[in-house]
Amino acid sequence: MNSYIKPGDNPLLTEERKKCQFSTDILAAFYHENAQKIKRRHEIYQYYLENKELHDPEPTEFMDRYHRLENAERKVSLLKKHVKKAGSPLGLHYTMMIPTILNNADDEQKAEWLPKAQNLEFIGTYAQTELGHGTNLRFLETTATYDPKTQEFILNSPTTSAAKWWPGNLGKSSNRIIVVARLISNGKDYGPHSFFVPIRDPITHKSLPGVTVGDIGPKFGIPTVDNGFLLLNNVRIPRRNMFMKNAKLNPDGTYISPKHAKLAYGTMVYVRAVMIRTMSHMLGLASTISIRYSAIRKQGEIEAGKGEVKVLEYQTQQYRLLPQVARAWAFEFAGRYTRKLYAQFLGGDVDVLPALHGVSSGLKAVVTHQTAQGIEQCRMACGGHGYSEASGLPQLFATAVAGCTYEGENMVMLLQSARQLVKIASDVRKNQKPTKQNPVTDYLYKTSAATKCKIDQTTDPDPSSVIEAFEHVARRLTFAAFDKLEQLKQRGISAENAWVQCGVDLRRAATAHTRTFIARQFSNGILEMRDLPVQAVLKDLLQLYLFYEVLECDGDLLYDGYVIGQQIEYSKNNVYEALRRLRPNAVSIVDSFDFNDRELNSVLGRRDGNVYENMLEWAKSSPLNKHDVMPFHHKYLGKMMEDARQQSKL
Ligand SMILES: CCCCCCCCCCC/C=C/C(=O)SCCNC(=O)CCNC(=O)[C@H](O)C(C)(C)COP(=O)(O)OP(=O)(O)OC[C@H]1O[C@@H](n2cnc3c(N)ncnc32)[C@H](O)[C@@H]1OP(=O)(O)O
Ligand SMILES: Cc1cc2nc3c(=O)[nH]c(=O)nc-3n(C[C@H](O)[C@H](O)[C@H](O)COP(=O)(O)OP(=O)(O)OC[C@H]3O[C@@H](n4cnc5c(N)ncnc54)[C@H](O)[C@@H]3O)c2cc1C
Repeated sequence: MNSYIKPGDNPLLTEERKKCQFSTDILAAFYHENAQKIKRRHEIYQYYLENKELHDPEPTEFMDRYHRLENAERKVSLLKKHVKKAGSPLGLHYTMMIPTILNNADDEQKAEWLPKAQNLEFIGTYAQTELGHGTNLRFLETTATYDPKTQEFILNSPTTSAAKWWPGNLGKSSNRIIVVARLISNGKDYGPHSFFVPIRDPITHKSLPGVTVGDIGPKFGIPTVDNGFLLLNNVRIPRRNMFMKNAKLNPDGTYISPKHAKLAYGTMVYVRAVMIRTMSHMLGLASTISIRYSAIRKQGEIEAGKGEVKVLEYQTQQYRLLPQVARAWAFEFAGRYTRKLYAQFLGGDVDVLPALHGVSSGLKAVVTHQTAQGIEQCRMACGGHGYSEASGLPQLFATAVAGCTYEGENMVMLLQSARQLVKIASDVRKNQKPTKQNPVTDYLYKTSAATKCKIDQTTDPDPSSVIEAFEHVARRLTFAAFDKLEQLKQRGISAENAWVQCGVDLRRAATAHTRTFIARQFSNGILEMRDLPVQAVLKDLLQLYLFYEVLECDGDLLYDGYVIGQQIEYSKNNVYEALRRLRPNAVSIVDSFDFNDRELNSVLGRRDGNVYENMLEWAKSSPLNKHDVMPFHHKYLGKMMEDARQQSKL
């Protein structure tokens, strides 16, 4: 039933795979949405294996940034020949440039820019954040002043803090970019708008007059991406280079407002909606690496004299790793929802934007945070080898944790989600009904279905009792934060200051609300699976997810007596029971994520499980090992020891 078994694999992994109680093909197709996608993934991987020019000449972990970027550019340029969609020097082109054209360009602009972007005739990025401002877009300093005489915008960075800072692929790769700047026309400031701006010559790739651009230097991770800075000095662009699907500017400089004030932020909403799946994949990668490794790593005896056991036999190891698998699945279902909502928005339903913004902001924050935490758990669960770059886990963590910051710093995003909750609490206190159905927030209008939680000692529990418990917590925290806000306002504190004083409570309410949403999506999502053995595995994962989350918020559940201590004990037992049931299938479940060795990029997580011999091979690639004696040895340490020996002879 496990189709990942091959001759020559580590027998410890084969032993695991032979225990599989379900079809990995069916589970893999469900994770990647259908069997056709799995087939295509396998074809692409096979193609990659056969085309050596696409391989790295040495492990990239040993390359400096210069050679990493060169290697990445080489592969990307080759990839255009091989497949349409390529890797990191084009990351922002695909995730932000093309979506902005689709989302913010009018038909004529789209006709001009989209085919060229898709054909990679130019490479672009999204330059919004500045040295001095990222979160607070209203205070961006870059200006685009309209000159009706020439029908051009004049772009300027008036101060050092106005320098664009951070945009991925801005430093060296991009030549046509989106600049977010304050639109000034006829002396009036209309706030941030997006402009299509050439920054490098299309032939020589030299920066254009008035443009100062470069790489911002090494970061916590993602060394292959050339995040950049940009200063603009009286750079002129035609009027039609302002994105005009929503807001417009006439040739005489009169401004036409968009249908919704925040339509200009559509690209950020898009990225937040799609990055949920990317996070699920990253957590899936880390789980695959750590669970496969835990199945071949033996350490310690459980019963003296019976031999060492795989570290995966320890309950503590299972408790660290299997919840990460469950969360990867939960995030996948949550991401399907936000992508569907975004498609509705892109199809012209502007009214869906507040709901989409509400759910995607909270989700982006919770999912990136838990993904980064989960990857770090996986890394630590691999012991010393998890600390080596050979595991792939340090770089994976460094990439994932950036998601807590980009596309809106997480705390700020949770506070955006809380805005929506507070509005609902205000409606409820005024006995107002929802104006429009919203399956994500409608529960806030209801009182608790049961005054006491229904979790009991059954080991095959109904998910609805847990979801109701999460709803209870989210409702209580939302109304508590709302009431506190109102009390502060009644004491004469301004609404804005009251908001700041309730920040931590608002964040907690938004987190609890998001937990409820994810749990419901996971619970509904698995109903689509008809194959009974696969359904059984997904139910075990759901049980683990739900009761692990109960233990994460046990204080909030106990706070008002909604659950009692005994129910927390039942919840623990349900976690342990889920771990026990999942254990025999653990390797097969992560196999079903269907990540190939190129994607895993990890000696510990290889499909064949032949870890130790490949660790040795990997270490031999270290440039330090090109020399038996380092050329500078006798200058420093050698000399120091020689001097010490000479001295001791005196
Ligand atoms: C192999 C290599 C792998 C590499 C992997 C790495 C890939 C890296 C890709 C990274 C790409 C990263 C890109 C970026 O980071 S781009 C920059 C992103 N920047 C941000 O996200 C900035 C965050 N700030 C904001 O979004 C806003 O400024 C903020 C929401 C914080 C506030 O905006 P504003 O001040 O204008 O609004 P208010 O708070 O006053 O709210 C007014 C009302 O508007 C509503 N609102 C706000 N934003 C939106 C929106 N986007 N859509 C809909 N509605 C929105 C808000 O809720 C208020 O509504 P109410 O008044 O009704 O409450
Ligand atoms: C790897 C990476 C890639 C990036 N790529 C791009 C890109 O392609 N294009 C681009 O334009 N930008 C990009 N960025 C920039 C990114 O979008 C910003 O860093 C991000 O939006 C956060 O803004 P900031 O850095 O100004 O943080 P700040 O807003 O200064 O945050 C600092 C602290 O202040 C807190 N804070 C700020 N405002 C509030 C508030 N109102 N209420 C409560 N707390 C608050 C935050 O929670 C945080 O703790 C990237 C960043 C990184 C790390």
